[in-house]
Amino acid sequence: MKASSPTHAKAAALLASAPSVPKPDEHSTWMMRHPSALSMFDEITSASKGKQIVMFLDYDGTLSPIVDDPDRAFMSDAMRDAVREAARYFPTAIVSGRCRDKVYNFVRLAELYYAGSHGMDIKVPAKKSSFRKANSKAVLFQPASKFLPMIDEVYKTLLDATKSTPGAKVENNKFCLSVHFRCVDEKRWTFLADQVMSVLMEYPMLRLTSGRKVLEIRPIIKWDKGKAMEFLLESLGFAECKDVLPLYIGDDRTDEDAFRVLKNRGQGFGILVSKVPKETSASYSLREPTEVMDFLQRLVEWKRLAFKCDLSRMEAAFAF
Ligand SMILES: O=P(O)(O)OC[C@H]1O[C@H](O[C@H]2O[C@H](CO)[C@@H](O)[C@H](O)[C@H]2O)[C@H](O)[C@@H](O)[C@@H]1O
Repeated sequence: MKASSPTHAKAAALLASAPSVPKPDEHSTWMMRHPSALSMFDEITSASKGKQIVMFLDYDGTLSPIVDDPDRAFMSDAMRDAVREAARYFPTAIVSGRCRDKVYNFVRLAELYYAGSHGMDIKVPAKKSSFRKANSKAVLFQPASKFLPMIDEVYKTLLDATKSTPGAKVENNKFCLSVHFRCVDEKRWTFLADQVMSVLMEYPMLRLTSGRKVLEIRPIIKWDKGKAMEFLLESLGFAECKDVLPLYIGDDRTDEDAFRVLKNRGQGFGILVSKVPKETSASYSLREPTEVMDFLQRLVEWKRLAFKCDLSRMEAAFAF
């Protein structure tokens, strides 16, 4: 592929995802527009008065730190405890680009709801948590199932096409694929993206996007993490509900679809996990997964306290 070809230019644009180092004033201006969810904790909890908080959590870069090997992106036990506790008080869903089984194997909490493959593989078990009605049916929603044979074929082709690039890794996420270049020499990034794009030229029903040092291949259907979040809210019985406050925490471009939905609905808050300023539709920010853990722990403490206060008020009322 020639360096001046249109696909080459597109490859370069896709790879230009790394934000440049911000100037100090740029960072503070950004923080004013997207303040820390920890420092705005009281505002967030006041907005939830009389409402059920529903928690949506991305996995990589949100619950687990970014690491070189995608197969070793484990979450800490402390983070697992924080998510488990949060799920006792708030319906909690994991919304990930990963294949649903794989993200479940990392999280290992059966009481949560899972949406894998960027929301294209949603499973809501029959009645797993106290938040669902006793007679709720299990829901399995896979809007891209007809693409499975195509995705498998492209997976094999990409394995072959990228094997000459040291460090490249192709991950099969069932309804979508990831081509990782975190461990590829930067000089070879454009060549790798060109290779991926040449494969995709044969598949107009698939599209290419980029995330954190990863190229993502997925069906062109109009479905994303935002739609998955809305679908989950509906399945959990919160459709058209005014007394619900969805909180979505994520770090990547694909999470922006969910942030945008919340912004347009004027309901709930998007929280972007990032240390550097990024264009985002999220309301708030957190710097890294450890801050996500702090935020979840504070929410649980706040809810426990509120619960205790309600209980003492009821006891006091009965005493008379
Ligand atoms: O929606 P997510 O749960 O955030 O999934 C997005 C992609 O995450 C994974 O890749 C990212 O994390 C890896 C492990 O830390 C890292 O090596 C890689 O560079 C990141 O892009 C996952 O492996 C991908 O399949 C997901 O699409």
